[in-house]
Amino acid sequence: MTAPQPASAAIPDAAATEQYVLTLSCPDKQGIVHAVSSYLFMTGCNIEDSQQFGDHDTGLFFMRVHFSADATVTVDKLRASFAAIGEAFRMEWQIHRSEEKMRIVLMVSKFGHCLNDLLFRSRTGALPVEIAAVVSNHTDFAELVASYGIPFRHLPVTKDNKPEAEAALLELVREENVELVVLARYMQVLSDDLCKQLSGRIINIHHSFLPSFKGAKPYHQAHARGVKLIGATAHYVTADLDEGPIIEQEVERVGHDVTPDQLVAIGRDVECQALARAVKWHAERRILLNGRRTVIFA
Ligand SMILES: Nc1nc2c(c(=O)[nH]1)N[C@@H](CN(C=O)c1ccc(C(=O)N[C@@H](CCC(=O)O)C(=O)O)cc1)CN2
Repeated sequence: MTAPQPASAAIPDAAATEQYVLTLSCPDKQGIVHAVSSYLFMTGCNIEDSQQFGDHDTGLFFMRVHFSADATVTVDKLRASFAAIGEAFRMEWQIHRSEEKMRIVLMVSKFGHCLNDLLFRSRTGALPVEIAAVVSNHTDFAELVASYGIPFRHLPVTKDNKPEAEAALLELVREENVELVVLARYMQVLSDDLCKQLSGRIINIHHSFLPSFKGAKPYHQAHARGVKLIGATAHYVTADLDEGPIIEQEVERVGHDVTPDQLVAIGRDVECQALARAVKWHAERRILLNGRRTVIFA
């Protein structure tokens, strides 16, 4: 029996190809990798990188495939032709063009170190994102944001106007085709409804090594506990404060003599590192949600 032949067995010339990323999760069973790789082969695509994980606890299978195809293959054609495989294996799947930068919104309150870091990383190309706007409940960073030529939106929040402020954010997300909202030290608790509407699309940096020291003033909590390590945790935002799926964490050793203010200062770098890694992985579609946890194909 002769092997199935694709449209063209030759590996597409890198100059005339498009790069794509397929991500999927589904109930684990035999034949998933075979079905995906055969589909790509028969569609004339070339697999550049493939990672997969089968979770025995949840019985779920996760896969991320980076592949190339010649310019005649479009993302719409791929999505249309892959649908049958997705349905057959009950997959949750996405196919995206790798070159397309993810559009994001950054949100900040009074501490601007993570905002500053993400603006610079985006400007220098270290972060494959397009910052559509920066939103804040204060005006402290309007000038910094304007210096990058990025729209700044002041949305003050009071105990009476939170629904209106969140409605304005949602309108911005929709109008600007934003895929991800990044809370870069944004210090307002988001409503259950907003968390539900943007489930899996809001990343927060919490300034502690979760699950320790949830809530407000974690460095002061850590100081009172006499910790020898402080940390930062980037996580998806859910209605349960600081309980969302963890994406990345970073720690720093501290001595017995540090003050809370020194912890705040030391913590800035680990917060920036953890948040930047999380945003980059999300933008490169390397994170898959696995219940309350994440699978990271870094
Ligand atoms: N629904 C969620 N909202 C937010 C989350 C989350 O996980 N789920 N993470 C926080 C960030 N955060 C700690 O990292 C945090 C922010 C704010 C507060 C808080 O008590 N805020 C007060 C107002 C404080 C102020 O006005 O300065 C409040 O909202 O009433 C605790 C923890 C971001 N939001």
